[in-house]
Amino acid sequence: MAAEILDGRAVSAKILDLVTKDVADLGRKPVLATVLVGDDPASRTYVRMKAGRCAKVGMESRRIELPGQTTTAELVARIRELSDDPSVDGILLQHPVPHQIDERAAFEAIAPEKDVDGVTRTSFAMMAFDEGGFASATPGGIMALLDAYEIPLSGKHAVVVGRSPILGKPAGLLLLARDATVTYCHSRTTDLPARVAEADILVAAVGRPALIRGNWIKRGAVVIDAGYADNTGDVEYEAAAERASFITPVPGGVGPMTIAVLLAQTARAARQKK
Ligand SMILES: Nc1nc(=O)c2c([nH]1)NC[C@@H]1CN(c3ccc(C(=O)N[C@@H](CCC(=O)O)C(=O)O)cc3)C=[N+]21
Repeated sequence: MAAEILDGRAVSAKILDLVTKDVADLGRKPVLATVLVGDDPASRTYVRMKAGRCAKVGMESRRIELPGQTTTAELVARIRELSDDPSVDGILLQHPVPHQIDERAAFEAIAPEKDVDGVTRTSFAMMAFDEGGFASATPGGIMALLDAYEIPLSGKHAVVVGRSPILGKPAGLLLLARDATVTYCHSRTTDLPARVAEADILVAAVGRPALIRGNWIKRGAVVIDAGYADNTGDVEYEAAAERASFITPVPGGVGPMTIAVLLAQTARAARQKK
């Protein structure tokens, strides 16, 4: 039995077609400001990809690049300027930021109505209380991908490996909101293989290539791999695909969905501002 592929490239392309129409209807170009601190090559690549995808759907991206030695105060001030700038619709601060910066403080400088990447505590709380708001981009992309394949979630045991504030933790809450029974695993979890083996739906969100072995996966499970370290997933793909019913490839799975959600939410921010 080989798993069916959850094709994030195809699903994201459909979403971006709809976004392109939305943008055309709006009659002006939404503006997404991307903020990159330091010169990590992988982060630079992701920001460049996001900017490229903006152009494709008729949006403008404004790339702000700050030196690696930037202080929290300087970054917060720059993000506040963008929050106050009426020509900016959405703001993305690329994670991670250099260690001297208080990333949470920097995220909180994003005006909630421009938080199209869903990283502020306002967005988190709205998500947790089912009040709409902007989803954290990667968890939002995961849910959109599950829904595109009409994968049932209610009553299923979802196991989320990873508890970071913009990925694992919100992913679990979104699954909970859809009536999944959710288990979080993390660095202090004992017997990770046993927890993974209980998953009907597995979300891997750690950033450690091949941490999750294929033979841990329950037969018929749905495997969502949100790992992207070195462009490699957290799940040992080939072996997992032999047991899973559905699986996301890396690349071509969660990554493109993340960008699609970011741009869809930027279009929505622009529409709501009008
Ligand atoms: N504030 C913030 N929000 C983010 O959403 C965010 C972030 N920081 N920091 C970094 C991670 C990573 N991330 C990816 C997005 C797209 C791909 C993606 O599309 N990857 C392609 C392959 C990339 C390639 O071809 O080089 C794919 O999976 O098919 C990957 C990773 C967003 N992130």
